[in-house]
Amino acid sequence: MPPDPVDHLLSVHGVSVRFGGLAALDDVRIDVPAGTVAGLIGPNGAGKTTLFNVVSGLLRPDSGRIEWKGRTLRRHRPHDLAGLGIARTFQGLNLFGGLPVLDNVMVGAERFARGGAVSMLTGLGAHGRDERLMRDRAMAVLEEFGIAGTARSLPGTLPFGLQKRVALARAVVAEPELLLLDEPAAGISADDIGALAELIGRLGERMGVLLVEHHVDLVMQVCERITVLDFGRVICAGPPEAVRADPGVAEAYLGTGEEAADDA
Ligand SMILES: Nc1ncnc2c1ncn2[C@@H]1O[C@H](COP(=O)(O)OP(=O)(O)OP(=O)(O)O)[C@@H](O)[C@H]1O
Repeated sequence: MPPDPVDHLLSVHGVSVRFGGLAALDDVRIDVPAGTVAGLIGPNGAGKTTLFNVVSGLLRPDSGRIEWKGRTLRRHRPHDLAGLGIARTFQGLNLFGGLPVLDNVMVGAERFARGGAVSMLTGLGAHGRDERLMRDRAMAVLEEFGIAGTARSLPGTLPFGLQKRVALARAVVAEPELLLLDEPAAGISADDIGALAELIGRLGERMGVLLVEHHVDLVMQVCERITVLDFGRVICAGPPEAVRADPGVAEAYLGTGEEAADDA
């Protein structure tokens, strides 16, 4: 039975993207229901980043459409995401090197600023109240993420794993309805993967998460449903057990020398 689209926060319907003669995405369908962690995996060049860029409004699909809470998004741009209730992290961390961790996270909390950007910039009106509110929100998330002790540090002075946590905190502080996570495990030590899995699982209880990740073991652990891309096409979609058992998935990974799905 086809899924009821209204049950889904995000639905990617038949999206295709071509770069010249190359089909980076070919008729891709993915749904992310509220309160679930959905995974998107695939070997290098499979189209994962392209799909994220289409969902984020960085790239227009040649065909197909993106639906957000039952409504088609038309010509949305990355700066529209926060207003829609969508946050994303980037493979590059995009942190402000000259600002302490707390201020970096406060940037993500801007939507709690009732006086708006003008008030923040001019120091007039609701500025003081807004800043306190944003600071409290940011501090609460740093505490939840176990990194409150880094609040006054500059990001560049922290180990990479902690910097990734700061970037995640900045995405989460506005309490988005959907979190797009682009390779959160990249560069993280094996010891920290368990803690990251636990954190993503916890976030998935209060927001939808779409997780793009090379670390198949992490994806298998935290995702309720996984979509596998290969050469721009969905080759498998289902719960982790089904993906693990699918011979086409193992074959796609074995062909690239990457981590095979049955390693997980
Ligand atoms: N701007 C672009 N111009 C031309 N080709 C592109 C462009 N962006 C991506 N591609 C190609 O589209 C295909 C899909 O790339 P994409 O980056 O989406 O894959 P990916 O699954 O994210 O790969 P990785 O895991 O290595 O990040 C690749 O063949 C890539 O070379």
